[in-house]
Amino acid sequence: MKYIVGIGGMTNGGKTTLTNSLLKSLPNCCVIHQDDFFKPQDQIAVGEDGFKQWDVLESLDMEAMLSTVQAWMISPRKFARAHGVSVQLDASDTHILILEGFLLYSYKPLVDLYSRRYFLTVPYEECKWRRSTRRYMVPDPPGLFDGHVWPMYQKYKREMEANGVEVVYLDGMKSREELFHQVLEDIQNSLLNRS
Ligand SMILES: Nc1ncnc2c1ncn2[C@@H]1O[C@H](COP(=O)(O)OP(=O)(O)O)[C@@H](O)[C@H]1O
Ligand SMILES: NC(=O)c1ccc[n+]([C@@H]2O[C@H](COP(=O)(O)O)[C@@H](O)[C@H]2O)c1
Ligand SMILES: [Mg+2]
Repeated sequence: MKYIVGIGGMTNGGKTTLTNSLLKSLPNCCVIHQDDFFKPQDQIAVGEDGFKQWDVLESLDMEAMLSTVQAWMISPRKFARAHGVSVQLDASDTHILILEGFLLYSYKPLVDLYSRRYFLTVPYEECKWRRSTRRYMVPDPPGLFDGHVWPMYQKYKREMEANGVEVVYLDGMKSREELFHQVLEDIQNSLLNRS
């Protein structure tokens, strides 16, 4: 069985932290990070607001991300070997792929491939504070959060909801441990229901 999990939601919601914990506990589990598909800086548009538009779908090479997902779908075993993931040779033959990123549910060709879509959120103040402590490859210029990051987050979330994309909302204010156990248990239950 092939099972694709989305760990999506807002920037600094805790997606990468949760994903890294899940990876260690789920068997035959590979990961694809959406952040690895940002286009080079010189291809990022500058908006009328003067900010580089990092937080729009066009800043990501989603075709390349989709191809990577398709490579896993064709042969999860080969994909796992190529990415240094040890494959257990048990009878269940379940293969799990985690997609992790801030715009997972806004790209049409991917949206129906998920078995389960999680969406992490924290309140605005917490998100802004966590973001101020982060150092990205390209540092945030002053005003980027309120001028670009937050409005784009709201826009894509509104569109996702208007399109009826079903997600499981997760409260990113819970502790790392609580979130990990909640999602691990939910994935395990969902896998049992399918087998
Ligand atoms: N459950 C949590 N509670 C408090 N802080 C968290 C939690 N999960 C992650 N963090 C912290 O928040 C920041 C963003 O986490 P990260 O996993 O990188 O988020 P994302 O990938 O969604 O941007 C990091 O400093 C991380 O240590
Ligand atoms: N990885 C990069 O090259 C890069 C560059 C500039 C901004 N970012 C930021 O990364 C964020 C997405 O990553 P997180 O969800 O982990 O915060 C976006 O909000 C974007 O503004 C990433
Ligand atoms: Mg991250």
